[in-house]
Formats: sequence, structure tokens, C-alpha cells
Amino acid sequence: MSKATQSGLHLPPTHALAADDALRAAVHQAVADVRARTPLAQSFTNFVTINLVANAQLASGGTAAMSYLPDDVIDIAAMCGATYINVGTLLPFYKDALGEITSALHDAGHRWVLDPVAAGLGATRTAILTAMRDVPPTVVRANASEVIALDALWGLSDGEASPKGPAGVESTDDVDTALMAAVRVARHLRAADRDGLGAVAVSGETDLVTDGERVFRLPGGDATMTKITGAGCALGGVTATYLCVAEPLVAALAASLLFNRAGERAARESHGPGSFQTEFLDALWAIDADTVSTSTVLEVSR
Ligand SMILES: Nc1ncnc2c1ncn2[C@@H]1O[C@H](COP(=O)(O)OP(=O)(O)OP(=O)(O)O)[C@@H](O)[C@H]1O
Ligand SMILES: Cc1ncsc1CCO
Ligand SMILES: [Mg+2]
Repeated sequence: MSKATQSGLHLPPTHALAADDALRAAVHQAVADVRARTPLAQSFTNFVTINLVANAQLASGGTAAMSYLPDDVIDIAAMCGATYINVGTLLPFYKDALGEITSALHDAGHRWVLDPVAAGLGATRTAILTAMRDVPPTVVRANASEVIALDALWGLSDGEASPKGPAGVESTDDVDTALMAAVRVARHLRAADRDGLGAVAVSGETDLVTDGERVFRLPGGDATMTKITGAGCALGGVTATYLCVAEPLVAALAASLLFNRAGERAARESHGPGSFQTEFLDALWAIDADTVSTSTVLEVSR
């Protein structure tokens, strides 16, 4: 991948993922396994979208448990398949709580998804996210600006940050400009993982998912997903749900593909953001494993 890709000058050449690629079968299996096994993925997440995260996990076939207490989160981690951590609404005591939780999850080899909401904004969030460099998650799920900021915070990028900087919780960058940052972050996650596994999912108009070696572009979804709060947070929560039953790359692909197909269906059925959110939950419930696993997936050619 050329340096030019990082600055967004060229879109990388891609080819369609083959119908018989083993990843498609693994995505199908993950969607089916979640529906068959109803896995619990717990969350430490922001209090704007906490309800949508739990409902999206339930509609996708999993179950939810939310907590802000380190003791709780560490105890529940021992009895659930994966944890979702989202730094959207930080309170001062979260700095200690999140340090305690992420160290314990790392020591236990517990799989977790980080949503680094508004990465790059404020000293407390910067301190919290910087400290996660040495006890990193299994999957990072974020928008493009957040991935670019995390790459810089973790010192993986020669210090380049988003040219536009963070704009609260919204992205100011195109997904493709985060390609090299996503690859570097994924490699960092894998280097720290006891099984050598990890993945990064960058959301936007066309999502990007990578394990640091293979890079996939996932077109689709609907722009109305940006007109409800928490589509990205819910995507992170559902990624944790899939992480209970599947490898990180498969979990990230399955969740992002399910969300794209559900967003399209909800857009057809709804009349604005209010009904879109309702239809979106119904669509997460209705979309089947065949529809998810046969989705268009474009692999960046090496
Ligand atoms: N312009 C778009 N067209 C189609 N789908 C989109 C578009 N923008 C975002 N999405 C989809 O919406 C979902 C959320 O992605 P987004 O990038 O908005 O997350 P986010 O910024 O973290 O959101 P939030 O912080 O509000 O939860 C993803 O499934 C993504 O594919
Ligand atoms: C709006 C908002 N503010 C903090 S977290 C959040 C939800 C979207 O990330
Ligand atoms: Mg977000």
C-alpha cells in the first residue's frame, strides 16, 4: 500500500472477495452461532446511546449487561465472551476505572472491543486512550478520525494526526484516508494479543476492516445511520457480540456487513430518523446469515 493512499490521493485497487473464500463461511457461521447461542457481551459505554447498544445486541441475537463499576466489569468478564468499552461520555473517575478494567482484561486474556469516541479531544480522554496502548483491545471499532487519532496517540504513525482534527464524536475524515492508520493499529493489537489476533473496523460511507494484513472495503448502509445517535456505538456492541463466537477479523466483518444490510432495509421501511431507529432494530433481527455472508466485499489488492 502506497504512502499516497494515506493522504487520500488514490483509492486502492480492489477485487471482489470470492464466493468460496473461507471468510464468507466463517461470517455465516458467526451470524448463525450468535442466534443459536445467545452470547453475553458486556459493555462499559457512554450514557447517550447505552440503550441502543443493548437493544442492537439483543436484536442481533446476543444479550447485554452494562456496568461502570470496575469490580462488576472484571467479574462479569470472567463469565462473558467479550466486552465493549466506549469512552464517549467520560466522568473524572473513569480515568482510574478504565485503567483498572483494561489492565485486568489484558491480564486475563479477555477479548474486548474499544470504541475510542472523540479520540484526540481533551486531556483526560487522551490520557485514558494513551494508557490503553500497552493493554490494548482485541478489536478497535471507530470512525476514520478516531482511528487516525488513535494511531497518532499510540505513536505508531510518526506523529501524523488528522489534518482536520477531531470534531466531537463525528468524523471529519474519509474512511480511505485512515487505511494505513488502521493497518498499523491492527498490527499493534495483534502484536500484543496472546493468540496474535486482532482487527480494526473503520466505519463511514464505505466501511474498512483489516487484520493488519488483509484489507476489506464494505460498501452500503445508508446515510440515515448518521442521523440517529449511536449507530457506531451499536456497531461496536454487536462486534463484541460476534467476538464471543468468532475470531476478531470475522467478528468485525460480520457486524459491519449486518449493519450495512440492516441500514439499507431500514431506509426502505422508514420515514425519518425516528422510525429509522425502530426499523433498524427490526432489520437487525430480520437479516439472515445468508444475506450477511453473501454481501459485496471488496478486498484491497496487494
Ligand atoms: N454516509 C453513509 N452511508 C452509508 N452508511 C453509513 C454512512 N455513514 C455511516 N454509515 C454507517 O453507519 C454506521 C455507523 O458509522 P459512523 O461512522 O456514523 O459511526 P460513528 O461516527 O462512530 O457513530 P456514533 O458515534 O454516532 O455512534 C456504520 O454501520 C456505517 O457503515
Ligand atoms: C453524542 C455523543 N456524545 C458523547 S458519546 C455520543 C454518542 C455518539 O458517539
Ligand atoms: Mg462513534
